[in-house]
Amino acid sequence: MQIRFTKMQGAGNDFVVLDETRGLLGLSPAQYRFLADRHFGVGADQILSVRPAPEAGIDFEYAIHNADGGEVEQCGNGARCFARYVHDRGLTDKSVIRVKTLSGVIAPELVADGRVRVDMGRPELRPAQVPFDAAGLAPRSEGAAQLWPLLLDDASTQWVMPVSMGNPHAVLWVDDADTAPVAVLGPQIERHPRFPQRVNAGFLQRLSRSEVRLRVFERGAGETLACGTGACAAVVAGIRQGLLDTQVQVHTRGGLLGIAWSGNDADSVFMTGPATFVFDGQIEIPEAP
Ligand SMILES: N[C@@H](CCC[C@H](N)C(=O)O)C(=O)O
Repeated sequence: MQIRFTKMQGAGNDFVVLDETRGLLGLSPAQYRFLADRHFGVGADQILSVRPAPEAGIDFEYAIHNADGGEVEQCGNGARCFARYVHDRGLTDKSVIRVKTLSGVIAPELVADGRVRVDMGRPELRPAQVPFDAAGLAPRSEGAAQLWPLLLDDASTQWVMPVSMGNPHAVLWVDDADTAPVAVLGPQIERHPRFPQRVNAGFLQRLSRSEVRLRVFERGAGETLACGTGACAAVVAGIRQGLLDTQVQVHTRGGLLGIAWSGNDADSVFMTGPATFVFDGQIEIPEAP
């Protein structure tokens, strides 16, 4: 089967975008994996499938598949690329776009400086809702937050803060994001049995009350150059611990993301950042196994 696609990136987190507004392609997990493959396919951290609105009051739906083929609930950098795509390709003339994802409705907005601002919804901090299995563990309090001990393969303990932005995150502090052992700890945290749906692992370094550096080992994709929901979760964790202000610049390996949150559970987290077209293409994909 031949399919047309668009390659996009947001702060270096890269996507294959598929237009399914005129009919679903019905791809299998193996076909998503093929598209994401950097040697045999197009290459991407996630595949974004743009679909028609499922109900009134919503403009579109979009599905997110990780490079491993699994469908996931939310993607921050993807939300910005989705909005840029539907607007610039003439699928809508709205500048605030309501879009349904597996975890609910979010509202990206194209702003005057060319970036996209996204109302990412409320963070979820109750461990069981992330989901994180805290049974039998004793948390440590930091500000208004609780950190939980994760026992790793080498018998060391990492203290993490579980946060859901619609998808699960574990945030831990590091002294230096550049030298943090992301490749060693990331896969262990991603598949730690305390996170029954696996987890995105964020390695957060504080530069000041309004500036951090962040690397994320993503569930189903490995380390990416940036993770939008990871940036939201990390800033929420830092604000909750009393270590960050309500507006924070997040330096990732692929670019800068601005995150704002009031610190109040009932309020949305807002993310602002770039969304860029890379190229359009067409590819023959293998039949579904
Ligand atoms: N890159 C994304 C997150 C994509 C999904 C994530 N890997 C998961 O499995 O939850 C972002 O920018 O948020």
